[in-house]
Amino acid sequence: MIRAHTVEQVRAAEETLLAELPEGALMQRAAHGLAHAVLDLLGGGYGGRVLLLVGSGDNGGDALYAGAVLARRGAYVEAWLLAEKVHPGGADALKRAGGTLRRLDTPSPSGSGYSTSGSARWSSRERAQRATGSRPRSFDVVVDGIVGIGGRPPLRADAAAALEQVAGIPMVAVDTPSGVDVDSGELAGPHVSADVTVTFGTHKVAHLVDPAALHSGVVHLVDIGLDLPAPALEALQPDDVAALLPSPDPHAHKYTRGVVGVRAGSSTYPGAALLSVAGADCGLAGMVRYVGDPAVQELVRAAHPEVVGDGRVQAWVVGSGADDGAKDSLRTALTDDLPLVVDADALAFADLVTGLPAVLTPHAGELAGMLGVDRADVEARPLHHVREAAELYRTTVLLKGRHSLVAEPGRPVRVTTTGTPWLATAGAGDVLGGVIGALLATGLTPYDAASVGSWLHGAAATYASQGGPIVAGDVARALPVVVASLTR
Ligand SMILES: NC(=O)C1=CN([C@@H]2O[C@H](COP(=O)(O)OP(=O)(O)OC[C@H]3O[C@@H](n4cnc5c(N)ncnc54)[C@H](O)[C@@H]3O)[C@@H](O)[C@H]2O)[C@@H](O)CC1
Ligand SMILES: [K+]
Repeated sequence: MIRAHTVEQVRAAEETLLAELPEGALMQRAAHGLAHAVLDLLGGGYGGRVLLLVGSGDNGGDALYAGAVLARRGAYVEAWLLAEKVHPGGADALKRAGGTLRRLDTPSPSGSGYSTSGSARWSSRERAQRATGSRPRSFDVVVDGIVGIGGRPPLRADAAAALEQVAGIPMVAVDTPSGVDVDSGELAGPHVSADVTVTFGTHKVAHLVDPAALHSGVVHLVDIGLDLPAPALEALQPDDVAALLPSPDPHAHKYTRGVVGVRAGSSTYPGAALLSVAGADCGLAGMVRYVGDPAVQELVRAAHPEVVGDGRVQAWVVGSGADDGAKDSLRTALTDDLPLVVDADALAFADLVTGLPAVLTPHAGELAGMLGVDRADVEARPLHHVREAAELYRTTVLLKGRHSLVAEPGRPVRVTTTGTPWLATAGAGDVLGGVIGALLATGLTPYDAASVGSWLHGAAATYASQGGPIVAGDVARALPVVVASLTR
């Protein structure tokens, strides 16, 4: 499991550890982890050219100490100091190791060298340009030590101007990409877009939640020995999914394995029925029932001969392509008093499932409609909105997106990190609803069914895609292969 904690949780854990360790030990752990990640990227230190962007806090301290390690390994290391005061121990260490320090908050007469005097009279951009005695493009990697968990967006003008100077050079962020909101994953103005983020102790929310996650690159976690409480966020890994997946016991029969019922599609949208059933019929449940328009039922039977009609089920999937029939389908399904997936057209009636065991599966536009906000606002603040919806409906909400989020009151939000952009294809959501329904029928809780289903759906898309285009049916067909890869 990947876990992410809030800044407050990290600060509390660090405080405990700091009291136990010799002064500076924690920062040394962080800096060595950072330096080794940069060395990996460079393929060794000798001959490498490294630029450090250094802010006023301990994030800058990490960068400076790591820079000292890199300089001792033979790299040319230059630090642009973005504040009048930077971590003194780190600055001394870099100087002693032969690094070059340039101050960006005050102009130096020569425009190069480490200046300690002068007044800031130039624009941020002029200062950044003037300080670049070495041409920024000649660096192999930039280390972003501007701000970490102590930063509050938006970035200050000097930092933003320095970032403009180094655009296009591979970027390693220290702890978090500077300029993102660490606890919400939201953006506010200029920010670092990292290729790699080296973080310490635990993941932070911004590494997993979009839009900030998109700018974190590959996240490398350095263990610094923090003892942490329950996380704010978690992301299932293959082992976690394998442990949660149902597997048939030796005496299983189709009813004991779980029966999932699908009430989806309509004469206007028969495809939604076929794809919801395709997801439900991935083999995880013992049997699939389809209930709907007779003509659509025929199509379903032709495509999936093993699917049967109405009868007892353990979970329902309702809403996709249901058109005008969504409300009736939902009401009828609710009379069975069973867990259910509420998708697409049925989401307009989500208040009917308030406080019941259900999985609501909106995309950003649908969630915006449910909460009475703009779609753009949901996309800019997905974590905030999915949590709000979970509280409002007192049930499980899966907000679909690049990194889908599963929220339930009182539980860590689960983030799905599997998937491929090729999954943004018509009908993919119908397949997802079906898989989650199948998992509910096998007895998983709505929270586990939603997060495991979302993980499998993303993994199946990646497997089917192999880097190329796919359609929703491909995802459904790949599901058994992905399940097999986890269970054998
Ligand atoms: N506390 C610890 O024990 C450890 C901390 N570590 C590092 O320390 C970092 C936290 O250090 P700090 O608490 O000093 O905080 P940061 O270094 O993250 O940032 C605080 C500083 O940034 C400035 N700042 C805030 N918002 C800004 C903005 N929008 N634009 C430009 N500057 C801004 C503030 O004036 C302040 O001086 C972590 O992210 C991590 O990198 C690591 O060394 C591991 C151990
Ligand atoms: K940073």
